Amino acid sequence: MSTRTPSTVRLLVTVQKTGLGAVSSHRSYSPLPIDPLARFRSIADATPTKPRVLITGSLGQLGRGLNTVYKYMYGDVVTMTDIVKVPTDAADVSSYQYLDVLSQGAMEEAVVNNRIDTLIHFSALLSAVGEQNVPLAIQVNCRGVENVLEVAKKHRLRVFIPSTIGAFGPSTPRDSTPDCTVQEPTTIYGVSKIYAERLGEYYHSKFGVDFRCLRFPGIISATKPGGGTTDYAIKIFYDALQYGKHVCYLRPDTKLPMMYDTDCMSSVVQFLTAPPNLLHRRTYNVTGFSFTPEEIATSIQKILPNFKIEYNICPIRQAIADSWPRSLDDSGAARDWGWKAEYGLEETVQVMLALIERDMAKLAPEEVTAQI
Ligand SMILES: NC(=O)c1ccc[n+]([C@@H]2O[C@H](COP(=O)([O-])OP(=O)(O)OC[C@H]3O[C@@H](n4cnc5c(N)ncnc54)[C@H](O)[C@@H]3O)[C@@H](O)[C@H]2O)c1
Ligand SMILES: C[C@@H](O)[C@H](N)C(=O)O
Repeated sequence: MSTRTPSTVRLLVTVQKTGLGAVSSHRSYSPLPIDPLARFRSIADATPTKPRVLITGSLGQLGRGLNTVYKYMYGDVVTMTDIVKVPTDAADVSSYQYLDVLSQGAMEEAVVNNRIDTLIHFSALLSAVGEQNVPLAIQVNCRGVENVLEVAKKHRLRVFIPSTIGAFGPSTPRDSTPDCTVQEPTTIYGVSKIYAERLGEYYHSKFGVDFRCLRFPGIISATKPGGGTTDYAIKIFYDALQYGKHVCYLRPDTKLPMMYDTDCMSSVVQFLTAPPNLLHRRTYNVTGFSFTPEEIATSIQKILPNFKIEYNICPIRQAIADSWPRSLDDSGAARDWGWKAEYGLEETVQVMLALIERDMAKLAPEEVTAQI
């Protein structure tokens, strides 16, 4: 089993075949009142013209899930790219090629050869790893975006570049942070993401590039996270099932906005198919729900009553989290193109535990540890 098997895919397949109540052989989970495929089906039905999509950084936390969503919606329309080898057992990766986003020429070649019309740019260094290697974060996060926008301009591409709650800072209003507000981030990740937001908006107004950007909160999926500040909200599930205990690097009262994987994927495909005349801006907030480590631990304890959480604060990640919004206002996305998250905390906890428990049953203990 791969370390990056996309949870969206597994959930889609699992629910399709069995219903969530039957996912685990060990525990019974109540069926969720959500059809995870419905939104993808209706978007595909409403937009029958198949896009031709290239995803950079597609072997990271978010890329493979999005590839599988596109495959479900339209068949093989995605060219997946990254700079790392595809895991040997990654059956979902059907069309893959090496692409370093620092090479504009190679990016252009991939776009031309694959007749791409939509470029989804996922390559990045996230908040915690970015602080450990600032020059590389500037290279990948800034030069990469410049190359993406130049190629998009030249070949008239629709381009999606995600931003993040990390694009806000301590001077931003921290509750219900709106789309348009003070942005003075204190990480290189945040600084580079503002650069991406502003450069994208500039290429849109100056050159007519169809630039689209969503500010994501922390994304929760049963896949390996890439080195961010919100990663604990994934590891906690693996630890809960494997050890019955999680040692959290954030304080118990650190509230951050988050979103479940399937909602994240849905926000991307829905936003990318929204008619341009509906968009009143090019960069929108989207979010799911907010919680603290203490609150997610309580939700996990409803299913695993013996689960315990302890704290060993990492000053660097705590400082980053303390500079970010506690909740996001995504009413602009709701109003303009109909965005709505479906998963709350309780649904997310249920799905994550069910998926990970099912996978763990198939794994040797050392493989479980290697997943996180
Ligand atoms: N995961 C989240 O919680 C989250 C939240 C907000 C925003 N985002 C944004 O979504 C995007 C995807 O995030 P993710 O979690 O999948 O990140 P990730 O760290 O898991 O994956 C990033 C990928 O980029 C690749 N990469 C690094 N350098 C590269 C280069 N020079 N050329 C090509 N590829 C390169 C890596 O190999 C990796 O597979 C990022 O832009 C990130 O900022 C993610
Ligand atoms: C929030 C998001 O950008 C990422 N998960 C990080 O923590 O860096």
